[in-house]
Parts: sequence; C-alpha cells; structure tokens
Amino acid sequence: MSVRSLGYLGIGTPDPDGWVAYAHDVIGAMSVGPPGSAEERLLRLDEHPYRFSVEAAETGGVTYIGWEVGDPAGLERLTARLRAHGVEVHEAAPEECAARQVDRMVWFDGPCSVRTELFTGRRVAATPFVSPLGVTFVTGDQGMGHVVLMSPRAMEAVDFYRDVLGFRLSDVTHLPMGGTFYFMGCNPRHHSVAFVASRKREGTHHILCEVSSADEVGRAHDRAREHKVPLMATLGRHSNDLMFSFYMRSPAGFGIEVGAEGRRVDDETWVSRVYTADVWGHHAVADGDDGYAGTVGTIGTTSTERTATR
Ligand SMILES: Cc1ccc(O)c(O)c1CC[C@@H]1C(=O)CC[C@]2(C)C(=O)CC[C@@H]12
Ligand SMILES: [Fe+2]
Repeated sequence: MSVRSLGYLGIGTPDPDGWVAYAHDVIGAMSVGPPGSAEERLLRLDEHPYRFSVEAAETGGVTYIGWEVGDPAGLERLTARLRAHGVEVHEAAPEECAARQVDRMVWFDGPCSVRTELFTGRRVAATPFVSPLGVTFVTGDQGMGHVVLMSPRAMEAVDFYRDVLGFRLSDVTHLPMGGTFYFMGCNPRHHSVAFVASRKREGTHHILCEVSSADEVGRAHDRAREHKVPLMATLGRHSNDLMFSFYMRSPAGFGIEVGAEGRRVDDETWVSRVYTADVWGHHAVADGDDGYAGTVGTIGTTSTERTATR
C-alpha cells in the first residue's frame, strides 16, 4: 500500500479569519506566520509544515485532500495505477509543490468531487510545534486525523479508495439516526477517511483531530462551551475505533471531532465488523440546542410535580 497517511487538508470557508481564530482558540492549532500574513492561514498540529490550509470560499468544506505517499517509486506506481483506471492525473507545477512544501505532487478530481492530491518529500518544519493552548495532537504514523465526506455516491468512493488507492475497509456502521458510514484506513489509525451515504448532499461531514488524553478532550469541550461553539454531538465512545470524543461545529459549518484513546489497527490481525451503535453517548445535537437541556428529566422531581408536567 503506497498511501501512508492523511498529510494535509484544504479548508474552504466564507470566513477564513474566523476559522483561523477558532482553530487557535478552540482546537489549539498553531499558525505558521504572524497575524495578517498569508502564512497565518497555514495551521500546524505537529512537526509538519502545516496540516490545514484555510482559504476563502463561497461554501464551507474540504477543498482538497493531501495523501502522503511513502516514496517517489510509490508515487510513480500509484500514478500509473490511477491512469490505468482511466483517472486523469495531473502533475503539479513547481510553484504548487513549493506552496505545499513537498518535493512532488500529483492531483486528480477524486470521489465526492474533492480534489485529491498524492505527494512525496514533505518538508519537516525547522521550528518546533508549540500549541497556543498546550495541546498535544496524536499524528505520527497515523497521519493528521480523519476526514468524513458525505455523498449520494458513497459506495463508488469506497470502491475507489479500496480498489485503486489500496485502502482497507476497516468496518461499517449503520446508525439508526445517522446513516451508514464506511470507514477506511491506510495505516494504524482505524480510519483516515470515511464516507457516509447521503441521499441529497455532497460535502464534508467532519474532521477528527486526535489529542493526547481524555482530559485534553474535556478541555476542548470546555473551550467549546466558553466560546459558545455549537455541539454537533455530545461526548461519547465509538464502538469501532474506541475513540472517546465529541463533535462541534466549525465556523465553516462542517463538524470538528476532538477525540482521544483511539485504537491502533494491525492489518495482519484486523477483523472488519458491522456496528449499529456507539458504546455510549455521541447523541446528535439539534441546531440551537446546547446538547444538555434535553437531559433534564423527572429525576429529583416529586410525583405531584411529575403529574403537573404531564
Ligand atoms: C460511527 C462513527 C465511528 C467513528 C467515527 O470517527 C465517527 O465519526 C462516527 C460517526 C458517527 C457520528 C456519531 O457517532 C455522533 C452523531 C453523529 C455525528 C451524527 O449526528 C451523524 C454521524 C454521527
Ligand atoms: Fe469521526
């Protein structure tokens, strides 16, 4: 398998400065450059020169996905394989490679209408990563996190990632209220990309940033409340990747999942299963709800009060 990990994501949003501020103040990402510079919109999570590139766009969503390939020979093989499957693959110009801070990059129009890039020779930042909030992100051989895309053609996306790009179909989850998710991996992270079948819409569902501990998830959850960031789903534990996480809205509309304690997958022993529920929590939060008011029940009220509220 030549694709090694999720390297970077382009973020399109009508409010780039708002997204950058959110990334600093709530997620804990670090800008590459000073306020007002173009490099301020390049956001780091670790030793890579950047993981998010935030750009102005009419609608919010991932504008491109960058997959890191192990070496130049692997990129050659993958490019030939894509072309053999009829995919129009473009060689990035030197200035594009310089902007991505990579030695070589090819790109094509990928599933879910997302520009998909394959690169080798990523620069390693000369300066250390220092989160403005002291956050440590889990990346390394697991890549930057995961991205979940919605599409009416989710199955085509799954077939392409498995049969052409060589991803593992880790498992499938049928959620009563949340649709069917297909989770795909290319390294020990349970999934680096997932596709959810959506009858009407095509776009970005959420991006995961994994942090180093459950307490870091709790602190991110506190920051979301402090900054009045709407929740998309409450705290919970997934049954497939065992991630303890919550989901909040980003200013671009799609979700940011902040999680910890995700399991590592060994391709030699992994068994793909079908899930229909999380271990606990992860209750979807309706727009405008703070994810807590609905939990006030009859516990602690008297029988008279209970009768009165019926
Ligand atoms: C099922 C699942 C397993 C692992 C993941 O990283 C992951 O994002 C998901 C997606 C499920 C997700 C959820 O559990 C909380 C409620 C959510 C956000 C929805 O409202 C739809 C997708 C649901
Ligand atoms: Fe997720």
